[in-house]
Amino acid sequence: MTTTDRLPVSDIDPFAMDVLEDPWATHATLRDAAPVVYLRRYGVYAMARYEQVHAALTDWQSFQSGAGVGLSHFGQEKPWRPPSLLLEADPPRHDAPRNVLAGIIGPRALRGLREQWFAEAERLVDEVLADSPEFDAVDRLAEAFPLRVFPDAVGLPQEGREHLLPYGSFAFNAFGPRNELVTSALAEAGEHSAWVNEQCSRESLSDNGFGSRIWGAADHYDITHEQAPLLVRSLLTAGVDTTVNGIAAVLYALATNPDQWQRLRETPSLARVAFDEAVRWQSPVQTFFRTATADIDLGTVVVPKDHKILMFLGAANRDPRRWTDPDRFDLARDPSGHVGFGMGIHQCIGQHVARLEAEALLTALTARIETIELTGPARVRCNNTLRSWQQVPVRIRAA
Ligand code: HEM
Ligand SMILES: C=Cc1ccc(C(=O)O)cc1
Repeated sequence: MTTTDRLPVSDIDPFAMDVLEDPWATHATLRDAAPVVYLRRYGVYAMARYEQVHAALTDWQSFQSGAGVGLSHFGQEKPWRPPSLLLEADPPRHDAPRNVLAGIIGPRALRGLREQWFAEAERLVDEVLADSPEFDAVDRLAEAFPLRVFPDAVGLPQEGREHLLPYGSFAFNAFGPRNELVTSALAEAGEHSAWVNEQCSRESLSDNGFGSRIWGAADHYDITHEQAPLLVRSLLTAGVDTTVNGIAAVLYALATNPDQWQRLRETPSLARVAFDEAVRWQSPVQTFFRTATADIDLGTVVVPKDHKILMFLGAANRDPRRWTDPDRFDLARDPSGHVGFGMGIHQCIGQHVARLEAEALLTALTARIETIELTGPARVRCNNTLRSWQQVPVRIRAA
């Protein structure tokens, strides 16, 4: 780390495979270096402390999303796909799409799904219990459950759903630099993208799902018919890989902290706290960028207009300046205020969907399983943005 006129400069590459595999030490180095560190390799300004990340997330006027929330600046490079009307838009363009989705996937809108998703979770756990007591929790639970309930809730046809995970994985890699994670997936990205775009059309979507309700909002002039498919695309991009890895994170957390698993079994109503504590502890979405709308004076540093700021959500969620014993997964903690779902006007609109999925699965598991423990090393799947789990091998004992 060198300091040029008080701006610490670092040659750290946060998108290097070894850092993506195990980011925590690099996060600590960045937090301890300064409130803002210049990453020379990418020419971006990094924030890893909770205070600065929270401030940037809640100041959309200075830290815009409209130039893209990845490394690429949409004013300088053509985006790989038409920008999202939520994630990659600022007010006022952001407002109507946000309000429409809030009405369709917000907590009240999900009440009708609770019973069905709880029953589906019980069915899935009974199937898993009927097989071997040793299995990969990513394959049998973290991927299986969201893929059982979410595509149906959106109203997707059965055919082609295998495109969803690789599409999301590519989209999340594409927020980072054009490294091997992007180039190695380019060949089939077009096919996944074509299928996803096809599902966003009105005729692809079954009645009364999230997708058809988005088209219904266009019929009521809450958004335009041109915007409707892009809102459906937002659900398909953000709605699968995130919950898969959020659920993988909470299963990994519980399988490696048996005392916390027992605490959850004694008090199953802690399921939502357990999920949010896992989202804080692992941060399935590790980073996002913003772009300076003007020179931003941060006291020690001025971020020049049009420069990118890299916000380390995962580092902020483990900042000892904000959290007590931050590296510990602890159900006694109140994880409120974590930035794992972001904060401010872009805070995750799908967080209630994610929480309901996790609550349904954890409730089914705590009722049916006495113990769950790791039987071998868990394996991470490197991704430029996601903390993604390849494998979490577990052994369970039925209750
Ligand atoms: C564990 C699961 C999830 C995590 C960790 C997560 C994380 C995030 C984060 C960090 C943001 C803020 C992005 C920013 O500030 O630039 C966000 C926004 C968003 N999320 Fe989620 N998400 C999850 C699940 C979902 C689901 C299930 C959906 C859809 C059903 C979804 C849809 C969205 C959308 C549309 C936005 C953009 C909101 C806006 O810009 O106004 N997410 N999510
Ligand atoms: C949190 C990730 C995320 C990814 C894509 C979109 C979108 O395409 O709108 C939104 C959120």
